Amino acid sequence: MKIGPVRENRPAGIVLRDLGKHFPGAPLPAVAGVTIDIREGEFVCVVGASGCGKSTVLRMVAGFESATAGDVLVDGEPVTGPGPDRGVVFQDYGLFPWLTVRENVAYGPRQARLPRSFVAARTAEAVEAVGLTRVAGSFPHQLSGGMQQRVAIARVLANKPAVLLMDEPFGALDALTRSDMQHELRRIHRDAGVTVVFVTHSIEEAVYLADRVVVMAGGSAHGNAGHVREIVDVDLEGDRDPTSPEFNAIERRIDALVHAGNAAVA
Ligand SMILES: Nc1ncnc2c1ncn2[C@@H]1O[C@H](COP(=O)(O)OP(=O)(O)OP(=O)(O)O)[C@@H](O)[C@H]1O
Repeated sequence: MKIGPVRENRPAGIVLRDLGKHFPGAPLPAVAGVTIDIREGEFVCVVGASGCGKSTVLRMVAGFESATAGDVLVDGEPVTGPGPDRGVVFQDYGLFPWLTVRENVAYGPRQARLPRSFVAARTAEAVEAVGLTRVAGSFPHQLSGGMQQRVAIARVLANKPAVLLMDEPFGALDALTRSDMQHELRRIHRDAGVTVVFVTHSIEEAVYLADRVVVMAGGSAHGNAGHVREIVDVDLEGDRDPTSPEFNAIERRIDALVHAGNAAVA
């Protein structure tokens, strides 16, 4: 189902320019000097050891944290707070337990005071996009973890975001469900016309999903601010096979970058 007049979303570019965050009272900035230019419609994963500032960067793009240095621009506009152009999905699904799947997904469009017929159409489209039409009348507790995470994604898609920000969204899922969700997310990214920034601890997940992988390093455990160590292009054609030598070569390269320098502080 396509919705003519209200289908206004298009993917946005994201510019991080010398971005930094120094939490009050902390001896060091959590992150510093983060410069990344993300293209419209690109899928970028962010990896790195615990504490290097991945979530902090994502939260600054979401507008949940303000930057203490540098800028975040989304579609050329400085981010000054959260907004409906940026949908955020966390590991915990954050669904309203007293609402059905359909009502959870309709929540955003209703808040935006769209006409009823648009709310219904957007909701149906988003529910269909994540393959939950059959269970649209169910409540979250009646669904598996993977299905609940689909609802969380549909809820964000119903707002027609230009950017999808995901922080370890599949971290709590079992391995099989996780790989199903990765596959689905690649399809959703292709179909929905969004730019995706996805934080993960799994290098395999990053190589499976991303056009580029941002490798972060540092953090207070290392006596410095979290920063970008390198940005790696994932130049794999077509369907990605995690068992292929090309896939493994990129995985090994990123793994080496993630772990480089850590031995010195162990
Ligand atoms: N609200 C906050 N107040 C103070 N310090 C914070 C706050 N949020 C994060 N930090 C600190 O900032 C640093 C980076 O944290 P962040 O959660 O961004 O790292 P991360 O790479 O996402 O870690 P993980 O992989 O463990 O989730 C850490 O030292 C953390 O303690």
